[in-house]
Amino acid sequence: MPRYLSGWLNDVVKNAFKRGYISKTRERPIHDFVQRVIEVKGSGRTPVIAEYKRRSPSGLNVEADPIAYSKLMERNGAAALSVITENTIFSGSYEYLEIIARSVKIPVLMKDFVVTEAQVDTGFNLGADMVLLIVRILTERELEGLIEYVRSYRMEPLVEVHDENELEMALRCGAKVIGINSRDLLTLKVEKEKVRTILPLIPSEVLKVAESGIQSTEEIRELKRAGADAFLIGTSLMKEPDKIKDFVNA
Ligand SMILES: O=P(O)(O)OC[C@@H](O)[C@@H](O)c1c[nH]c2ccccc12
Repeated sequence: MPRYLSGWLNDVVKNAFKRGYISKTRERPIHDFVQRVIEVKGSGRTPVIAEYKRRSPSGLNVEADPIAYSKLMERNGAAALSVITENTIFSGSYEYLEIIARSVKIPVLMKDFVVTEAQVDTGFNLGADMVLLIVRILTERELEGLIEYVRSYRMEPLVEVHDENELEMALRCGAKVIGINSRDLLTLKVEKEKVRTILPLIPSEVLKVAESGIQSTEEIRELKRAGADAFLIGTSLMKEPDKIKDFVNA
């Protein structure tokens, strides 16, 4: 059973346990995210993971065509796409993951509150190349097991942390791609300082993804200087998709 949770976090995790499993034959090859980041960096651009997110507990409420959004991001050099599949508070869906994965040839991250292997199976079947694993909602044994299970499909987990303790647990469990979420999932407060203090603690061989609250190229440049390799951006791109042109050249 995941760690003790409260409020909306507890609700979405309870819902995750009830999510049905979708058994379909995967239609696309695995796209390697780490390789893609190296490619994007090698071409002198900034690796941006553009997120398709329609609603969020922090107040986002945006309609956008998932295929048009994804193709615009890919066309303008996004390193990858992140698709929220949490279907209650975030109004995400597995259908979005399936149609977006079908529309692009860059890596796709399934962004959800993953607590069961059935969710990983579904992500693989629908075309995900990466699966988000949130340290905050998992015990160490669960995290270790899910990392191994995601890798058994040759997908790579993006292991998300918010503080030093969660970082230590992620490293003990062998995470190779770590997301630092500046937003505290319980309070929803964006604490940008957190990312800057945690980044230097992460070993150089781990790929570092700064997540949440990113709205400008200045912020991207600053996070780059602090050690971030890639940038996961949702709200500001959902509100102004054309910002991707600036962000990839930050
Ligand atoms: O919309 P923002 O502030 O750019 O944040 C994007 C992404 O980091 C955020 O949606 C997120 C980070 N970790 C999550 C876990 C579950 C759901 C959503 C998230």
